[in-house]
Amino acid sequence: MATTNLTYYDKTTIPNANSFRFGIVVSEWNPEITQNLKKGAIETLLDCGAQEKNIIFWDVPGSFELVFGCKKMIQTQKLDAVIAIGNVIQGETKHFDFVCEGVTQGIVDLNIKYDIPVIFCVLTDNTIQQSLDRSGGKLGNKGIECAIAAIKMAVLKNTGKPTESIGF
Ligand SMILES: Nc1c(NC[C@H](O)[C@H](O)[C@H](O)CO)[nH]c(=O)[nH]c1=O
Ligand SMILES: CC(=O)[C@@H](O)COP(=O)(O)O
Repeated sequence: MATTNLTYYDKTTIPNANSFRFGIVVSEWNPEITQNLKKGAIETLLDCGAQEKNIIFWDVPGSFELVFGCKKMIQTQKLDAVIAIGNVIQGETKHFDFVCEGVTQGIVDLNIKYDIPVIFCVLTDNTIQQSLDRSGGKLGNKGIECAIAAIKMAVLKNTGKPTESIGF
C-alpha cells in the first residue's frame, strides 16, 4: 500500500507561508477528484499561514493543458510557487500514456525554464477508486502533500536553502 508521508504533516515543522503567493491551476477533467485535491491544497496552505488573498486559481480544460496554464500564470503573476492539479484515469487506449507523459515532461520543463517551483499534483491512476483513495480517501490527499511541497519549495526559491529536514 502506498505511504502518504506528507498528508499527515506536523505543522510545527512547516515554515509559515504568510508571506508567500501561490498559484493553483486545476484541470476540469474528473472534477470529483480534482476539486478534492484543490480543497486539500487550499486548506493546507491556509492552515500553514498563507493568506487567502495570496492564492490565485485558474482552471484549464484537461491535464494536458496544465502546462500552458502554469506557464501563462508564471509569466503574468508574481508567485512563489504553483501547484498543477489534475487527474488522468486509464481508458481503453494509449491516450492515457501520452497525456501523462506530456503533462509530466511539460511540468519538468517549466521547473527548468522558470525560477518558480511548479508542484506536480497530477494523479495518474488505473481506476477511479485509486483516484478517490488519493484525493481525500484512505490513502490521504495528494493536494495536502503538494501544498506542503509548495511551501517548502517557496522557501528554497526565496532563500536558496532547503527547509530543515524533519528527520526521515
Ligand atoms: N482522459 C483525460 C484527459 N484527457 C484530455 C486531455 O487532458 C486534453 O485536455 C485533451 O487531450 C486536449 O488537449 N484529461 C484529464 O485531465 N484526465 C483524463 O482522464
Ligand atoms: C486518459 C484519457 O484521455 C482517456 O479519457 C482516454 O480514454 P480512451 O483511451 O478510452 O479513449
